[in-house]
This record gives sequence, C-alpha cells and structure tokens, in this order.
Amino acid sequence: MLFQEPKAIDLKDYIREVPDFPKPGILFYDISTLIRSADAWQVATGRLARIISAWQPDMLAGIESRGFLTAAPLAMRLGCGFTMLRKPGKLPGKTISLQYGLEYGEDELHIQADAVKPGQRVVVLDDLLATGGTLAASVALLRKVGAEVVGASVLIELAGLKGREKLDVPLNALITYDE
Ligand SMILES: O=P(O)(O)OC[C@H]1O[C@H](OP(=O)(O)OP(=O)(O)O)[C@H](O)[C@@H]1O
Ligand SMILES: Nc1ncnc2[nH]cnc12
Repeated sequence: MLFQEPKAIDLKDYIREVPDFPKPGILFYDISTLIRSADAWQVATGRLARIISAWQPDMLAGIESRGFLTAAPLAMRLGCGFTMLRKPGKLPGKTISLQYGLEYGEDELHIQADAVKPGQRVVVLDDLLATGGTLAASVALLRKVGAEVVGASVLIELAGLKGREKLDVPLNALITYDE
C-alpha cells in the first residue's frame, strides 16, 4: 500500500542552496537536508511512487550516485527490479557507454549490456535535472540495451537550463526552480 502523507510538507523547504559549489558561479541544490528528514523523505518518495506507478514499469534505473538514493527505495516499494547506470570502471562484464556534458563539467555513464530484458518498461530516476545531458544519455543507453523507456523522474528540475527539451520521454519533477 502506498504511504499516506502525514501532513502538508513543502519539499523546497528541505533543499539547501549552496553557492559556488562545486565550482564558482554554480548554485548547488543539496538534497542531504531532504533525505536526513524522515518525514520529508517519506513524503517525497510517496509522491514519486504515485507518479511512477502510473507508468507501470517493470524496472527502475538509477543514475550514480544521487539517483541511486531515489531509485532503490522506490524499486522495492513498487515491486520492480533495479538497474544501475554507473560512472566509468565500476560495472563488471560487457558494458555500453556514452559521454555527455554537465552543468559543471563532463562525464561518462555505463550500463551492463544485459541490464534489462528486451522490451522491459523502464523508468529512469535521478535527483536533479540541470542541462539534461545525464538523463538524455541514460535514456539512450537504456534503449541501446533493449529497454522501453516509459518515463523519467527527478526530485528537482532547474527549468531555466531547459534540460527537459533534451528528453523525448515524459518527465516528472517534484520540485521546480525557474532560474
Ligand atoms: O542535467 P545535467 O546537467 O546532466 O546534470 C544533472 C546531473 O548532475 C549531478 O550529477 P553528478 O555528476 O554531479 O554526480 P553525483 O550524483 O555522483 O553527485 C546530478 O546528480 C545529475 O546526475
Ligand atoms: N546546480 C546543481 N545542484 C545540484 N546538483 C547538480 N547537478 C547539476 N547541476 C546541479
């Protein structure tokens, strides 16, 4: 059974804004302050569960590393499998990879070639959407290994960076910042 919200909670109140991290000029949205609150984290994962269950996924995919924090508890809660999109050198066996740009640098993600069964419905999760490079690369990798990507879900969307425009799957964000 899905969790009932104990009280009205504004999740934005639980996000800490840290200027000039990890580089000068970047305003970092820190979810540490959300996940350390049992009430707020229950509410956030409950809201995610309601949204994601409507997409009827077989499998959830989490993006290293903060995406694991959202995807893993939801996979258990929804009775889905869980697969990992990881940074280079972490996954054993045959992997497929893509490089992509970040708000504050460049990175590369890998997925195991046998991560999903052909045609499995997959929802991909991360903590935050900024430029969209990470999620777009994740969707592309999941498709390369045979997934049907039915949605993407984040806690936070930085709408001003227009990352949503890089995605061709439905995207849900619990918290939006316009800047
Ligand atoms: O929309 P984008 O511009 O691609 O940026 C979003 C990504 O940036 C952060 O990851 P980071 O690489 O900092 O990794 P972490 O989760 O390991 O801290 C965040 O967790 C997202 O994965
Ligand atoms: N501004 C930001 N805050 C937190 N995580 C991020 N990932 C990319 N941009 C970010």
